[in-house]
Amino acid sequence: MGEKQRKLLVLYACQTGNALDAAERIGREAERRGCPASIVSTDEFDPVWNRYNSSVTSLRTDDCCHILFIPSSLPHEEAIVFVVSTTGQGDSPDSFKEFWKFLLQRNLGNSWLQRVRFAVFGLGDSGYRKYNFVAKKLDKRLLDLGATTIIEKGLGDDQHPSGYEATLDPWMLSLWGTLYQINPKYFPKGPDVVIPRDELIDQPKFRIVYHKQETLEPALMVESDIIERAREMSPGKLSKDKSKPGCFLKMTKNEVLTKAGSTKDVRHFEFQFVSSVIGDVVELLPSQDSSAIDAFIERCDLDPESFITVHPRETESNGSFGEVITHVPIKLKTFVELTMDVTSALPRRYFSEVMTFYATAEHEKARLQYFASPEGRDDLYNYNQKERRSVLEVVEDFPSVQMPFEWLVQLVPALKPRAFSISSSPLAYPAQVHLTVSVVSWMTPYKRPRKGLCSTWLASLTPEQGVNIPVWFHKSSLPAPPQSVPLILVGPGTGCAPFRGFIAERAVQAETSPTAPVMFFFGSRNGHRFFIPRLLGVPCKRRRC
Ligand SMILES: Cc1cc2nc3c(=O)[nH]c(=O)nc-3n(C[C@H](O)[C@H](O)[C@H](O)COP(=O)(O)O)c2cc1C
Repeated sequence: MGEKQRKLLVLYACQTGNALDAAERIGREAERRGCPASIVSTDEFDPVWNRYNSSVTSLRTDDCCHILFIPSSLPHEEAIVFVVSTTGQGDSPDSFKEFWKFLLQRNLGNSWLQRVRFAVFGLGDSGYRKYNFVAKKLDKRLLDLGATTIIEKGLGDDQHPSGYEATLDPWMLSLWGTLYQINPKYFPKGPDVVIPRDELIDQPKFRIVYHKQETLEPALMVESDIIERAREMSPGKLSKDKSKPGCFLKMTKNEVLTKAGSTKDVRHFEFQFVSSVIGDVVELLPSQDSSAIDAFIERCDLDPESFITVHPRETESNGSFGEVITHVPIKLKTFVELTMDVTSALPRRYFSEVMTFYATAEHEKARLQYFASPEGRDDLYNYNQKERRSVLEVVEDFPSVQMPFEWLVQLVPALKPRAFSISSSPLAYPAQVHLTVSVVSWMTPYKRPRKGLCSTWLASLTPEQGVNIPVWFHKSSLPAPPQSVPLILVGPGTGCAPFRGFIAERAVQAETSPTAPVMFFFGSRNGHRFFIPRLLGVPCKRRRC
């Protein structure tokens, strides 16, 4: 009997979606060459997965179960491609933090990954001092743990005219060639024999089931249930704990902090109730402009009132899609509104590749084919990424394209919650959350005005509207300091937001007991006299340096 077919594991960690896109592309290109691939986020890759495996020996004594602990499945993988981005100032994406902590454990030893071959592809921006820092340190740590490189790490750079794809394309070709040399079983027909794209187009990963309407309506009343249902069905790689909102906030104040005529628009928002801790982070699911949603639904010829469920399409090797999560139907329009970012996220390169297949007008097909070709890569990057074209704008630019909803569900980026540091103290403002938010707006290279989805939406709300805003809370990495510890706070503009909470908390504590002093150094591009006292909401001495 011959050796079994080789598989590839693609582990990715991303903050804003590029690494996921690159990981999916690597997985797709491997599968087009006949090598099955699993694409898994590092926070979904359970390093102790064997703990619950029934084949693992377990010793039962009375009512307690001792499980043989096998520390990680990593050492049992033969070939892993890591795709990781760098964020902040050389920081890991959130989804990488636990995984990295695990890898850093001293007791793992330098032969722990001796059977593993790996390749790292990093996404970064050479304009940052710590360029591709996460990919570099991961590469080094894997070597320290005894793993062997398949090929030298690839470093994608936002500064390149075609973005990270300029490096990814040649890097992948080298990866397939080297894997084939290591073991031809990765690509039984050779690394250059690819399934034509058109043959893959009739195989979206999802199928949509349409349900009869009348029996379903009453079941869809509770807002949090609707959100949970929609997000659980979304293929957008949302972690499970992000499905049901932690709670809803109601806005009680929307105040402009910046001077009239200022180039910036910074807002102070107050919301009613939650319990939270100072310095915590709140993630907030924005609403999309409803006229844009209507335009998208009409443009794509969808029935907004139909009731749907979304299911992974059954295939021979769809282990990576996971099982059907829910069968409870939801209105199509609600599903689009809550899960598909059609107004602010950028469609990826694969979106144009699939569009090429469905274009019926010759000139549109030719343009899309050019975009999909290596020669058109820079122009696609300019059209898409640099000009920040939304999904709605792209489908409107190619009116002959009629993509099936299954493909739209798969390819439209997921609507993600946006994270903000809480700028209030629960002691000073019980049952409230305050946010200090800069309303994001900028010009593209071709002078098209763009706006941040969430901050623009928040700025447009008034307390009278009584909108329920779904939110999730997270502990911050900034611990609440004990009141005996002196504080020196340094921060620019809205980066000071969490400090506002610390200062207000200290002010309340000082009313009843002695507290250590607080010094706050801030930077503000203009109008600090106006901005900072209003931001802080507590009296402070100002001194200019
Ligand atoms: C807020 C922010 C901070 C960043 N910090 C770094 C950095 O320190 N080093 C770096 O090489 N790239 C940095 N980048 C660039 C990203 O790594 C790059 O845009 C990447 O493609 C993002 O991938 P992701 O969408 O998978 O997170 C940063 C990008 C943003 C938006």
